[in-house]
Amino acid sequence: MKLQFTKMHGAGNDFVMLDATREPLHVSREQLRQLADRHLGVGADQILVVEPPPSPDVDFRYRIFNADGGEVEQCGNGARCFVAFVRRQGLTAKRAIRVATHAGVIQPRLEDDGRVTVDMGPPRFEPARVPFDAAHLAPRTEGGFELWPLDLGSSGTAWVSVVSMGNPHAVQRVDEADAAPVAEQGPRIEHHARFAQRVNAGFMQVVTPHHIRLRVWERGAGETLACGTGACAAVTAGIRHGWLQSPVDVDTRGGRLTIAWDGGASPVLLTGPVAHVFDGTIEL
Ligand SMILES: N[C@H](CCC[C@H](N)C(=O)O)C(=O)O
Repeated sequence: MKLQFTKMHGAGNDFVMLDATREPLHVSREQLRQLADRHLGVGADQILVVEPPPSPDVDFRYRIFNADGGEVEQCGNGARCFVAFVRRQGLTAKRAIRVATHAGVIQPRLEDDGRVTVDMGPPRFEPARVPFDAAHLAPRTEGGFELWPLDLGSSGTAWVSVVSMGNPHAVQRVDEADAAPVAEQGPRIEHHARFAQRVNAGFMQVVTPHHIRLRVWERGAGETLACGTGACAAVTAGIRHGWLQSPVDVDTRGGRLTIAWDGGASPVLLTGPVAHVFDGTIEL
Protein backbone atom coordinates (compact mmCIF):
# COMPACT_ATOMS: atom_id res chain seq x y z
CA MET A 1 0.00 0.00 0.00
CA LYS A 2 1.36 3.46 -0.96
CA LEU A 3 0.68 5.87 1.90
CA GLN A 4 1.06 9.65 1.86
CA PHE A 5 2.06 11.14 5.20
CA THR A 6 3.24 14.37 6.84
CA LYS A 7 5.95 14.45 9.51
CA MET A 8 5.47 17.07 12.24
CA HIS A 9 6.58 17.72 15.82
CA GLY A 10 5.44 19.73 18.82
CA ALA A 11 8.46 20.67 21.00
CA GLY A 12 10.29 17.61 19.65
CA ASN A 13 7.47 15.12 20.29
CA ASP A 14 7.21 13.81 16.75
CA PHE A 15 4.31 12.49 14.75
CA VAL A 16 3.35 10.89 11.46
CA MET A 17 0.10 12.59 10.39
CA LEU A 18 -2.27 10.66 8.13
CA ASP A 19 -5.26 12.19 6.32
CA ALA A 20 -8.20 9.77 6.32
CA THR A 21 -10.83 12.46 5.69
CA ARG A 22 -11.30 11.71 2.00
CA GLU A 23 -11.22 7.92 2.21
CA PRO A 24 -10.89 5.48 5.10
CA LEU A 25 -7.43 4.17 5.92
CA HIS A 26 -6.87 0.50 6.80
CA VAL A 27 -3.48 0.27 8.54
CA SER A 28 -2.70 -2.76 10.68
CA ARG A 29 -1.01 -2.59 14.10
CA GLU A 30 2.13 -4.03 12.49
CA GLN A 31 2.05 -1.35 9.76
CA LEU A 32 1.62 1.35 12.43
CA ARG A 33 4.66 -0.01 14.25
CA GLN A 34 6.63 -0.01 11.01
CA LEU A 35 5.60 3.60 10.27
CA ALA A 36 6.84 4.67 13.71
CA ASP A 37 10.07 2.65 13.50
CA ARG A 38 13.11 4.96 13.32
CA HIS A 39 15.10 2.41 11.26
CA LEU A 40 12.53 0.56 9.14
CA GLY A 41 9.97 3.29 8.65
CA VAL A 42 9.46 7.06 8.95
CA GLY A 43 10.05 7.24 12.72
CA ALA A 44 7.71 8.91 15.24
CA ASP A 45 6.55 8.81 18.86
CA GLN A 46 2.90 8.66 17.77
CA ILE A 47 0.81 8.38 14.60
CA LEU A 48 -2.25 10.62 14.24
CA VAL A 49 -5.06 9.65 11.87
CA VAL A 50 -7.46 12.49 10.99
CA GLU A 51 -11.00 11.37 10.09
CA PRO A 52 -14.26 13.07 9.06
CA PRO A 53 -16.48 14.42 11.88
CA PRO A 54 -18.60 11.70 13.56
CA SER A 55 -21.32 14.27 14.38
CA PRO A 56 -22.33 17.77 13.23
CA ASP A 57 -21.06 19.44 16.42
CA VAL A 58 -17.40 18.80 15.61
CA ASP A 59 -15.15 19.55 12.64
CA PHE A 60 -13.03 16.38 12.66
CA ARG A 61 -12.14 13.28 14.65
CA TYR A 62 -8.59 12.21 15.25
CA ARG A 63 -7.18 8.92 16.54
CA ILE A 64 -3.80 8.50 18.22
CA PHE A 65 -1.54 5.45 18.08
CA ASN A 66 1.68 5.08 20.09
CA ALA A 67 4.87 3.85 18.44
CA ASP A 68 4.04 0.35 19.74
CA GLY A 69 0.83 0.43 17.66
CA GLY A 70 -1.50 0.75 20.64
CA GLU A 71 -4.39 3.21 20.33
CA VAL A 72 -4.68 5.76 23.14
CA GLU A 73 -7.13 8.37 24.37
CA GLN A 74 -5.37 11.72 24.08
CA CYS A 75 -2.25 13.54 22.89
CA GLY A 76 -1.60 17.17 23.77
CA ASN A 77 1.31 17.88 21.43
CA GLY A 78 -0.50 15.96 18.71
CA ALA A 79 -3.57 18.16 19.10
CA ARG A 80 -1.44 21.20 18.27
CA CYS A 81 0.10 19.55 15.21
CA PHE A 82 -3.40 18.45 14.16
CA VAL A 83 -4.49 22.12 13.80
CA ALA A 84 -1.49 22.99 11.62
CA PHE A 85 -1.96 19.78 9.60
CA VAL A 86 -5.65 20.21 8.67
CA ARG A 87 -5.04 23.84 7.72
CA ARG A 88 -1.99 22.84 5.64
CA GLN A 89 -4.04 20.12 3.95
CA GLY A 90 -6.65 22.73 3.00
CA LEU A 91 -9.28 20.83 5.02
CA THR A 92 -10.30 23.97 6.93
CA ALA A 93 -9.47 27.65 7.23
CA LYS A 94 -10.72 27.80 10.83
CA ARG A 95 -8.35 28.82 13.61
CA ALA A 96 -10.41 27.28 16.40
CA ILE A 97 -11.30 23.67 15.59
CA ARG A 98 -13.55 21.25 17.48
CA VAL A 99 -12.23 17.72 17.28
CA ALA A 100 -13.56 14.46 18.68
CA THR A 101 -11.05 12.15 20.35
CA HIS A 102 -11.43 8.98 22.45
CA ALA A 103 -11.13 11.26 25.51
CA GLY A 104 -13.96 13.52 24.33
CA VAL A 105 -14.15 16.76 22.33
CA ILE A 106 -11.24 19.21 22.57
CA GLN A 107 -10.86 22.62 20.95
CA PRO A 108 -7.38 23.63 19.84
CA ARG A 109 -6.90 27.21 18.61
CA LEU A 110 -4.18 28.72 16.41
CA GLU A 111 -2.70 31.83 18.12
CA ASP A 112 -1.44 34.95 16.33
CA ASP A 113 2.16 34.04 17.20
CA GLY A 114 1.85 30.65 15.45
CA ARG A 115 1.64 28.65 18.66
CA VAL A 116 -1.48 26.60 19.32
CA THR A 117 -3.52 26.59 22.55
CA VAL A 118 -5.52 23.46 23.35
CA ASP A 119 -8.38 23.31 25.85
CA MET A 120 -7.55 19.84 27.19
CA GLY A 121 -10.56 19.63 29.50
CA PRO A 122 -10.28 19.16 33.28
CA PRO A 123 -7.75 16.87 34.99
CA ARG A 124 -9.06 13.92 36.95
CA PHE A 125 -7.11 12.94 40.06
CA GLU A 126 -7.46 9.35 40.95
CA PRO A 127 -7.64 8.64 44.69
CA ALA A 128 -5.31 5.71 44.57
CA ARG A 129 -7.09 2.54 45.55
CA VAL A 130 -5.68 0.50 48.39
CA PRO A 131 -3.86 -1.85 48.25
CA PHE A 132 -1.63 0.44 46.27
CA ASP A 133 1.58 -0.86 47.72
CA ALA A 134 0.10 0.43 50.95
CA ALA A 135 1.19 -2.91 52.39
CA HIS A 136 4.68 -1.49 52.37
CA LEU A 137 4.23 2.20 53.03
CA ALA A 138 1.47 4.59 54.07
CA PRO A 139 0.71 7.48 51.66
CA ARG A 140 2.42 10.86 52.14
CA THR A 141 0.35 14.04 52.13
CA GLU A 142 1.60 17.23 50.47
CA GLY A 143 -0.58 20.34 50.48
CA GLY A 144 -3.49 18.26 51.67
CA PHE A 145 -3.31 15.74 48.83
CA GLU A 146 -1.80 12.27 48.84
CA LEU A 147 1.30 11.04 47.10
CA TRP A 148 1.24 7.29 46.80
CA PRO A 149 4.16 4.87 46.94
CA LEU A 150 4.96 2.72 43.93
CA ASP A 151 7.24 -0.16 44.91
CA LEU A 152 9.74 -0.44 42.03
CA GLY A 153 11.81 -3.26 43.52
CA SER A 154 15.54 -2.64 43.12
CA SER A 155 14.74 0.82 41.66
CA GLY A 156 13.33 1.92 45.01
CA THR A 157 9.98 3.60 45.73
CA ALA A 158 8.45 6.33 43.57
CA TRP A 159 5.98 8.67 45.30
CA VAL A 160 3.45 9.63 42.61
CA SER A 161 0.33 11.63 41.93
CA VAL A 162 -2.03 9.76 39.59
CA VAL A 163 -3.68 12.14 37.11
CA SER A 164 -5.81 11.51 34.02
CA MET A 165 -5.95 13.95 31.10
CA GLY A 166 -8.00 11.36 29.27
CA ASN A 167 -4.84 9.27 29.29
CA PRO A 168 -3.15 8.07 32.51
CA HIS A 169 -0.13 9.73 34.18
CA ALA A 170 1.89 8.94 37.31
CA VAL A 171 3.92 12.05 38.18
CA GLN A 172 6.71 12.31 40.74
CA ARG A 173 8.71 15.30 41.97
CA VAL A 174 12.51 15.03 41.61
CA ASP A 175 15.35 17.36 42.64
CA GLU A 176 17.07 17.43 39.21
CA ALA A 177 15.18 16.48 36.01
CA ASP A 178 18.44 15.92 34.12
CA ALA A 179 19.60 13.42 36.75
CA ALA A 180 16.19 11.69 37.16
CA PRO A 181 16.19 7.86 36.80
CA VAL A 182 13.90 8.01 33.73
CA ALA A 183 15.37 5.03 31.84
CA GLU A 184 15.49 2.93 35.01
CA GLN A 185 12.18 3.78 36.69
CA GLY A 186 10.17 4.77 33.57
CA PRO A 187 9.48 1.28 32.23
CA ARG A 188 8.89 -0.13 35.73
CA ILE A 189 6.26 2.56 36.38
CA GLU A 190 4.74 2.15 32.89
CA HIS A 191 4.21 -1.56 33.48
CA HIS A 192 3.46 -1.44 37.23
CA ALA A 193 0.64 -3.80 38.27
CA ARG A 194 -1.22 -0.80 39.70
CA PHE A 195 -2.02 0.39 36.16
CA ALA A 196 -4.16 -2.05 34.21
CA GLN A 197 -3.81 0.07 31.03
CA ARG A 198 -0.14 0.92 31.75
CA VAL A 199 0.73 4.57 32.46
CA ASN A 200 2.90 7.53 31.39
CA ALA A 201 5.62 8.32 33.98
CA GLY A 202 6.46 11.98 34.67
CA PHE A 203 9.58 13.31 36.45
CA MET A 204 9.07 16.97 37.49
CA GLN A 205 11.68 19.39 38.90
CA VAL A 206 10.11 22.48 40.49
CA VAL A 207 12.31 25.49 39.60
CA THR A 208 9.91 28.22 40.81
CA PRO A 209 6.12 28.20 41.45
CA HIS A 210 5.72 29.27 37.77
CA HIS A 211 8.44 27.13 36.18
CA ILE A 212 9.26 23.41 36.05
CA ARG A 213 11.55 21.12 34.09
CA LEU A 214 9.88 17.91 33.01
CA ARG A 215 10.87 14.58 31.51
CA VAL A 216 8.31 11.90 30.62
CA TRP A 217 8.70 8.20 29.93
CA GLU A 218 5.64 7.76 27.69
CA ARG A 219 3.46 4.65 27.64
CA GLY A 220 4.06 2.87 24.35
CA ALA A 221 6.86 5.15 23.21
CA GLY A 222 9.58 5.49 25.85
CA GLU A 223 11.15 8.82 26.81
CA THR A 224 10.03 11.57 24.40
CA LEU A 225 11.45 15.08 24.04
CA ALA A 226 8.13 16.49 25.25
CA CYS A 227 4.72 15.23 26.38
CA GLY A 228 1.74 17.59 26.27
CA THR A 229 -0.66 15.66 28.47
CA GLY A 230 2.31 14.88 30.72
CA ALA A 231 2.91 18.61 31.14
CA CYS A 232 -0.77 19.11 31.98
CA ALA A 233 -0.66 16.26 34.52
CA ALA A 234 2.55 17.50 36.16
CA VAL A 235 1.38 21.11 36.47
CA THR A 236 -2.09 20.31 37.79
CA ALA A 237 -0.64 17.86 40.32
CA GLY A 238 1.97 20.48 41.34
CA ILE A 239 -0.71 23.17 41.79
CA ARG A 240 -2.82 20.79 43.84
CA HIS A 241 0.13 19.91 46.11
CA GLY A 242 0.84 23.62 46.62
CA TRP A 243 4.17 23.54 44.76
CA LEU A 244 3.04 25.54 41.69
CA GLN A 245 0.82 28.50 40.70
CA SER A 246 -0.85 28.95 37.30
CA PRO A 247 0.41 29.71 34.66
CA VAL A 248 3.45 27.46 34.59
CA ASP A 249 6.22 27.31 31.99
CA VAL A 250 7.26 23.73 31.38
CA ASP A 251 10.76 23.26 29.98
CA THR A 252 11.08 19.89 28.27
CA ARG A 253 14.12 18.56 26.41
CA GLY A 254 12.40 19.53 23.16
CA GLY A 255 11.15 23.00 23.99
CA ARG A 256 8.84 25.09 26.18
CA LEU A 257 5.14 24.44 26.84
CA THR A 258 2.91 26.70 28.95
CA ILE A 259 0.07 25.38 31.07
CA ALA A 260 -2.75 27.37 32.70
CA TRP A 261 -5.33 25.92 35.10
CA ASP A 262 -7.70 27.64 37.55
CA GLY A 263 -8.24 24.50 39.62
CA GLY A 264 -11.20 22.24 40.25
CA ALA A 265 -13.19 21.24 37.19
CA SER A 266 -11.84 24.11 35.08
CA PRO A 267 -10.11 23.14 31.83
CA VAL A 268 -6.35 22.85 31.46
CA LEU A 269 -4.99 25.09 28.68
CA LEU A 270 -1.85 23.84 26.93
CA THR A 271 0.07 26.25 24.67
CA GLY A 272 3.14 25.41 22.63
CA PRO A 273 4.92 25.34 19.29
CA VAL A 274 4.26 23.21 16.21
CA ALA A 275 6.60 22.44 13.30
CA HIS A 276 6.15 20.88 9.88
CA VAL A 277 9.17 18.73 8.96
CA PHE A 278 8.41 17.08 5.59
CA ASP A 279 5.79 15.36 3.44
CA GLY A 280 6.39 11.94 2.00
CA THR A 281 5.08 8.72 0.60
CA ILE A 282 5.89 5.27 1.98
CA GLU A 283 5.24 1.79 0.58
CA LEU A 284 3.87 -0.45 3.37
N1 LIG B 1 1.99 8.10 25.24
C1 LIG B 1 0.68 8.67 25.55
C2 LIG B 1 0.00 9.21 24.27
C3 LIG B 1 0.74 10.41 23.68
C4 LIG B 1 0.75 11.58 24.63
C5 LIG B 1 1.81 12.64 24.39
N2 LIG B 1 2.65 12.48 23.25
C6 LIG B 1 1.22 14.02 24.50
O1 LIG B 1 1.73 14.97 23.87
O2 LIG B 1 0.24 14.19 25.27
C7 LIG B 1 -0.20 7.59 26.18
O3 LIG B 1 0.07 6.42 25.94
O4 LIG B 1 -1.14 7.95 26.90
